[in-house]
Amino acid sequence: MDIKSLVRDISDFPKPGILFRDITTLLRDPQGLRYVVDTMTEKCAPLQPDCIVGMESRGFLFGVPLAYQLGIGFIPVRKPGKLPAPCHEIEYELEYGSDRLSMHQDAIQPGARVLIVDDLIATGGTAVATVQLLQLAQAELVGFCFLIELQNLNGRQRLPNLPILTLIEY
Ligand SMILES: Nc1ncnc2c1ncn2[C@@H]1O[C@H](COP(=O)(O)O)[C@@H](O)[C@H]1O
Ligand SMILES: O=P(O)(O)OP(=O)(O)O
Repeated sequence: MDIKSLVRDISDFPKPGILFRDITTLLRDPQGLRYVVDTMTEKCAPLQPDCIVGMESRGFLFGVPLAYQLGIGFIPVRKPGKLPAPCHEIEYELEYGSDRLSMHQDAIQPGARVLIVDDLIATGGTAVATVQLLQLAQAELVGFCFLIELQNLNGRQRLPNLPILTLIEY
């Protein structure tokens, strides 16, 4: 299935010079959505994660259905001030700015096998910050799954030497 054609390109959003890859057009397509979740499930199942960690907010859109399909739990990584219990927190950089990410300190059992899921990897800053959160939680990272990879930004080179599963590349 040509899922790339379901992603809409928006120039100069959210800042001049950024080509935004809009996944809302894929999410609203029933066949496209099913294909993406089923393909992620097939690709990720062999990694045998105990849980999925997804980043706010578009990481939730794929992380939760993938966790459901795999029969495992989902843990949200959120922007600061959103999670109610004590959190680990890490500063990170985006393709278009910087921010902080947080995760509940008690969300993951030490040694749990964790798969990181997000909609897109650009510079890799968000994923690197999430890796650092998982290190604070003493989790065992088993790999990454991104719907989209922006290859020219070399984000994967900043990640640890683990499986990096992607469905669409630009
Ligand atoms: N060009 C982009 N289109 C849509 N979303 C993007 C884009 N660049 C970054 N994002 C969002 O930011 C993070 C990944 O950025 P990193 O630079 O890899 O930290 C991801 O959650 C995207 O939703
Ligand atoms: O749009 P979101 O919430 O996925 O955030 P970001 O652009 O920081 O990935």
